[in-house]
Amino acid sequence: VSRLSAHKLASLQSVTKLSPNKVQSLLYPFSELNAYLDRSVDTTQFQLFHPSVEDMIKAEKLFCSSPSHTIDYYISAERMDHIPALRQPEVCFIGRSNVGKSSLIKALFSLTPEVEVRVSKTPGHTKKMNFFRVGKAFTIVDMPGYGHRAPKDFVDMVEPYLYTRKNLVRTFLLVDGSVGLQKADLIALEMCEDIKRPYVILVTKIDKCGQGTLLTNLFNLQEVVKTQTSCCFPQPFLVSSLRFLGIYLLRCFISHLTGSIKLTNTSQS
Ligand SMILES: Nc1nc2c(ncn2[C@@H]2O[C@H](COP(=O)(O)OP(=O)(O)OP(=O)(O)O)[C@@H](O)[C@H]2O)c(=O)[nH]1
Ligand SMILES: [Mg+2]
Repeated sequence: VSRLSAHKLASLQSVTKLSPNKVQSLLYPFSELNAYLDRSVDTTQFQLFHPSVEDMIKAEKLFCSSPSHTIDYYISAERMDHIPALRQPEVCFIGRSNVGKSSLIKALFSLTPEVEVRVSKTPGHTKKMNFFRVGKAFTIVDMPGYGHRAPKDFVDMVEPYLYTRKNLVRTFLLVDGSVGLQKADLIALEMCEDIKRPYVILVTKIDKCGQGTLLTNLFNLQEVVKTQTSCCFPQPFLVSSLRFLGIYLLRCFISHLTGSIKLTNTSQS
């Protein structure tokens, strides 16, 4: 998928011109996997947050910049005490180096290409905590990864942030869906459990492997979540920044978590 065609998928309006099947898998990526599953498999956990398209449209508006709702890069910080206190609810993205944190934030902000989010093939690219403001609604924080250069960076800046940041409403822990859970991911899960604040797992790069591999990795992950966690949201969110899968759903979930939209009654959460 070229950059241009990916950008064409940035908004729901452009998406709805596609075939219904394609729309379904872009908006609700789990539906594509669901088709492969036996009916006896309980999939409720995968669809706890299942908003309507109208709700996704509401959320999408928040990701569009306007004179009264500016979306911009705010600051970078190497240490917790370099970050000003903010009143807006905040969400942050953590995960191994190269798992796709910056790419995902870039995809979320694809409707405001003037907001520069830097991504790289080289692990360890993001070296500071980068704050992006979405009007007065919320702040999104891109973190350096662990695994490469870490734990030093991570222990010095990210952990204190996760423990003490007052306005942090949700942490998104990214795991690479094409390779499954790694040792470093399990350490991160444990850390999130120690912190005891709510977090959500995002499964990235779902375009990069076959459906069979993805399902195996996903069910393995679900087992770990079920047996070893208590602060983790039971629904993993599937995303591909490259193909825009799950981006609209994630925009809606972030808008919902930060209290920026009110879901219609038909949506569950
Ligand atoms: N196939 C595929 N590749 C992706 C996807 N998301 C990111 N990548 C690739 O993965 C590499 C790393 O992406 P980044 O977004 O910079 O990763 P990061 O987690 O921010 O990495 P650090 O900043 O080093 O911690 C880049 O080469 C991206 O193009 C995806 O959804 N699908
Ligand atoms: Mg990065």
